[in-house]
Amino acid sequence: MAESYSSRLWESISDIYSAILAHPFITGLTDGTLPEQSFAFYVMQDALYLREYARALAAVASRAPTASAMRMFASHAAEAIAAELELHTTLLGELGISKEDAARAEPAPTNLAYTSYLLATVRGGSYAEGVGVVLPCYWIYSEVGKELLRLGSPDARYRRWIATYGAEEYGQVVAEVIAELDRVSLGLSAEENASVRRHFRTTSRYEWMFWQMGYAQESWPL
Ligand SMILES: Cc1ncc(CN)c(N)n1
Repeated sequence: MAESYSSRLWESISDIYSAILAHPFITGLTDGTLPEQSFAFYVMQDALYLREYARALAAVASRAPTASAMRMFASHAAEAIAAELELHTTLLGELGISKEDAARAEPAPTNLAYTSYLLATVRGGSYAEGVGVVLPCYWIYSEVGKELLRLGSPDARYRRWIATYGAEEYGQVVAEVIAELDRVSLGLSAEENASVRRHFRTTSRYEWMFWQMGYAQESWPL
């Protein structure tokens, strides 16, 4: 049987995925060496990221060609993100970060660059490009979550984070989006196919960069 569009897309980022699994943020979640401050910084930035990501999903929903795809992306914008934000609120409390401190945080350079790229693509590109650009956020976390679930963690907070993304329910959500990309891929021109692949690779790179941003507690130089 011919390999699916999505399988080939995943293979095209195998170098990035390997680099993600080897990143000290990720290895530190399972061996417990990730500094708490790096994790707290990441969680705070991710809460900001998810607000913009929800906007991106709502934009993809508004351009979906079928009612079922529109419902899927709209419900992810509302519900999947709400579940993740709830996890962040709990984690921030456990990390001793007040709501006021969290509200004062501004997006770090990588966060702003990633969300700006997402929003520009979903607003200016085709529906297929929109699906391709939002997919790494779903897919990479699900794969990382499953991998880390196998390895475990000595830290209860890190275990909770891992359990969210390694969960079967999260995997099912991701599988629906992958299936939608495979459906949409059937009607792509060569040019549009190249754009989808480019966007998918770019946001996969941003996923690596987002962990690096958290690890280094990246700040604006000026
Ligand atoms: C940056 C980022 N990428 C992906 C996810 C998982 N939805 C997330 N919470 N944050």
